[in-house]
Order: sequence, then C-alpha cells, then structure tokens
Amino acid sequence: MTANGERGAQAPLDASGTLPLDTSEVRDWITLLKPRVLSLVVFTGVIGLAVAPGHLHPILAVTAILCITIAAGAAGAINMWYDRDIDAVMRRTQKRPIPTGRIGADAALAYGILLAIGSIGLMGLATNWLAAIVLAGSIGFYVFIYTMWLKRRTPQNIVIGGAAGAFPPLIGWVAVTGQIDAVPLVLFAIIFMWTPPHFWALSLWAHQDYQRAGVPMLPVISGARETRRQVLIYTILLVPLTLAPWLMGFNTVVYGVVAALLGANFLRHAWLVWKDEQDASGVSLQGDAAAKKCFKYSVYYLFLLFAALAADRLILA
Ligand code: HEM
Ligand SMILES: CC(C)=CCC/C(C)=C/CC/C(C)=C/COP(=O)(O)OP(=O)(O)O
Repeated sequence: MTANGERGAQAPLDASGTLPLDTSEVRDWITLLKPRVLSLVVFTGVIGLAVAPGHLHPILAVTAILCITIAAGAAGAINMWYDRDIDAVMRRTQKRPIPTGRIGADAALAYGILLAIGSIGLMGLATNWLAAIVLAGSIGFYVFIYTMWLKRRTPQNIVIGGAAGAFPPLIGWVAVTGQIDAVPLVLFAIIFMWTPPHFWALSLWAHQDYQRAGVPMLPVISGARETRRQVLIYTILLVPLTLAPWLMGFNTVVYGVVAALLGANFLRHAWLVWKDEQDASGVSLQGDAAAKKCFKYSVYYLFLLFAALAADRLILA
C-alpha cells in the first residue's frame, strides 16, 4: 500500500507460489457494506423472523438473514458510491475505500448492484417473493429516496429516508409468513420513530462535517437548539409506541415494563440533550457530552428493546 492509500503494483507470490490474501483489501470490500451499522439492522431482522408465527426450515431462516445482511450491505456500498464526493470532504468518512482511491467507484457500484440482485433473487427462491419485493423496496428506499433524492435536499431527509432502516423486522416476518401483519408494521414504526433521535443526537457534534459537505442536516439548517428540541420530541413519541406490542397482546406485561424502563432512560438522555449547557444559538458548552451519551444509548436501546420483545414473546407469551 502506498502512502496515499493506493495499492502497489503487484502483491508478491508466497513460498507456495500463490498470491497471499491481502487482508486490507478484503477489509475494504467489507467496509463498503457498513458492517457496524449492519449489526443492528440485521439484529432487528433476526428478531422479526424469530417472533413471526409459523415455521421456516433453519437453513432457509439462515439464508433469509444472510439475504437481509447482503442486501443492506449492498445498499451501503451503492450509498458510498453515490456519496463519494461528500464522503471525501467529511472527516468521519474521508478514509473510506472510494475517497482514498483504494477501491474504484465503478467497481464499488458493480459490487453493490450484484449483491443487491443476488440477495433479492436468493430471498425469493429461499422464502417467498413478497419478502423479496419488500427487500428490494428497502434497498430502493435507501438508495433512491434517501441517498439520491432527500439527503442533499432537506433536513427531513432522515425522517422520511430513514424508513429504509426500519424494514428489516418486516422482511424477517414476511420471510416466514408470506404476509404483512400489524405487528411487524409496529416494529417498523418503532425503528422509524427511533431514527431521528439516533441520528440528530450524533449530528449535534458532527454538524461541521455536514456543513462543509453542503448536506442540509437539521443542525446546519435550523441550528443546534431546534435539533435538541426534535431529539426530545421524537423520543417522547417513540416511548409510548414501544408499548404497543404489549397493548396489542403480542407481548406480556414483562415486556411492557422493560420497554417502559428502557424508554424512561432514553427520555432522560434526550432531556439532558435538551438541557445541555449552551450558548445563545444552542451550541453545547460541554463538548456535546450529553448528545454523545444519548447517541450511544440509542444504539444499546434498540438492541435491548428488540431482545426483550423476542425473549418475552418466545418464553413468556
Ligand atoms: C437515515 C437514517 C440514519 C442515519 C443518517 C444514520 C447515521 C449514522 C451515523 C452517521 C453513525 C455513526 C458513524 C458510522 O458508523 O458511520 C451511525 C451509527 C450507527 N447506526 Fe445509524 N443512522 C441511521 C439509521 C440507522 C438505523 C435504521 C440503524 C439500525 C437499525 C442504525 C444503526 C446504527 C448503529 C448500530 C451505529 C453504531 C455503529 C458503531 O458502532 O460505530 N442507524 N448512524
Ligand atoms: C434491508 C435493507 C436494504 C436495509 C438498508 C437500510 C440501511 C443500510 C439503513 C441504515 C441507515 C444508515 C446507515 C443511514 C446513514 O446513511 P448516510 O449516507 O447518511 O451515512 P454516512 O454519512 O455514514 O454514509
């Protein structure tokens, strides 16, 4: 690898005469799939599949999860292809494989498209074509609606476009049942409502990156104070919604109590973001410590909430 991150001409052959595996190259191709974000996307998909009524052969269930993983990764790769210009400007993203030249833009696009087509086709063959259609819809939503249309146009980009990340539990459910029911739509709505506090908490300290790249995220357009207010509002809307699976009789009161406790803590974090010591324009005087904690908690929160929902449903309900 050269100093600017580009690959040298040829990797040397090892003693057996074969090309040694370049692990950094493999890592770059994995990076294109946004593996860290994938963890939660796939986890919520697994839960949707696990709590759905009916039976799917274990091999087909694993295949369905693999398809959700590959599809979400493919969407991430196409997102990185399209956003390569702004990724090169933002500090958080400028070391990604395309802006550094370690992977060519065309190769990344081809990779994303191939994985997307492969995952949709395999999902249809392994489970049912409704699951494949919803899977295709979620890739399309993330790529066309969020990445190519809304992200660079409106601060509401993540509210509408963020719905892409809410699809996985619905896809998992449909893979088992072949139909769309009220419960997976509630799970969809929970992630939909969770995304704004998740992202806007982060955007409070990452806004300079977005400003530099010309991306109209909420703090750039409406300021930090309004962003804090929106974090709190969406968290207030989210918490009662998480009680719906219990109120609908899908879960027991045990889930209801766990959801309320996890939600109370999320509300505490959102309240501290709102109350953070600020200057006149709402910029934190505490290095955005409250927003950083709120963002971190948002990730644990969704993991724990979905884990509680599945444990309660599979063991108690
Ligand atoms: C449009 C909606 C969303 C936006 C703009 C967004 C943005 C971000 C950003 C910028 C980060 C931090 C840095 C990074 O890892 O690249 C992040 C982290 C994360 N996001 Fe989101 N996110 C969104 C929706 C989601 C959804 C729907 C999920 C899963 C259900 C999710 C799961 C995660 C996880 C698990 C992390 C932590 C990754 C780590 O450990 O670093 N995000 N998100
Ligand atoms: C099943 C399926 C296809 C799901 C796909 C949905 C998906 C990958 C959701 C994650 C949402 C996300 C990471 C948005 C950030 O994009 P960004 O472009 O704002 O983030 P960046 O600045 O880090 O690139």
